[in-house]
Amino acid sequence: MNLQVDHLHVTLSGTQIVKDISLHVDNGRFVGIIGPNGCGKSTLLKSIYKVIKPKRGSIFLDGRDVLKSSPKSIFKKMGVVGQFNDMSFDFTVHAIVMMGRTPHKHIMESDNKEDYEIVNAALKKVDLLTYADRSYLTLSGGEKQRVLLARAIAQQPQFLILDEPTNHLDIKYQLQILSIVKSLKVGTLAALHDLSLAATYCDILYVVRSGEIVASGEPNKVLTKELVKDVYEIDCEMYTNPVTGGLAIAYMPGSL
Ligand SMILES: Nc1ncnc2c1ncn2[C@@H]1O[C@H](COP(=O)(O)OP(=O)(O)OP(=O)(O)O)[C@@H](O)[C@H]1O
Repeated sequence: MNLQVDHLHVTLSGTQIVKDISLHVDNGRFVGIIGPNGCGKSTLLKSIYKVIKPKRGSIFLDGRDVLKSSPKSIFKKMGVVGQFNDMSFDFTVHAIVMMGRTPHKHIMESDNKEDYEIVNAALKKVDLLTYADRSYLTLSGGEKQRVLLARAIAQQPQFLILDEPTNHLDIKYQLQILSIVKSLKVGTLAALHDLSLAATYCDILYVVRSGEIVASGEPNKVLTKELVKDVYEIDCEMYTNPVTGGLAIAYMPGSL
């Protein structure tokens, strides 16, 4: 599935947060949104997954008008892992992942054998099968994050939105989560903070500053030391990692 966002404007409490953003995600591509704290990444993603109503603009998922479609019809196709996932009520890990099946079911339809198999496969994928009966609220931040990815996987989405999916995760699980997402081979739009991970995993990057896109394209073309200085106000050097052959970044904290 592809996503097309055109001329999106979002205003919150009288302040324009997202300013005329247009972007595109092709089917099967992993597209990253990077930019400093408070630049509007989450607000942009929340408008795409229908939590915030944009003031102007359009959002189409495979030709379907997201703004005019019911949440259920969109969430049959779109999985979301949001940034803040605290819950007031406690559920087991299994019950939370089972919630991923909801958009595919009728009201009052009970969970069937296939749902159980899908949920178990999703838990296995994120290494949490043995956590099925644990209470969600007792999990660590990283474990919660992996449960929520499992819920999105159980949804069997054809498009994924991730808001800082590697938050709370140690390096093993940062790499694991991004590799799992990549292996799903569905269109993905993800806000990311770690520029090296973004360079490694993303096919295309959009760079946001103060609610506007200031650069976009393949990571090795977009991520330059001039851009990092301009957007993040820090000096760095870009080089080719001699082990992986990928783009690597050395930050110069002395420049602050
Ligand atoms: N309901 C609101 N009313 C007013 N301003 C808001 C509201 N929600 C968010 N903002 C502001 O909008 C701006 C963008 O916030 P957003 O969470 O989209 O940024 P972000 O790029 O995701 O940041 P971070 O990297 O820190 O998660 C921030 O300055 C934030 O304070």
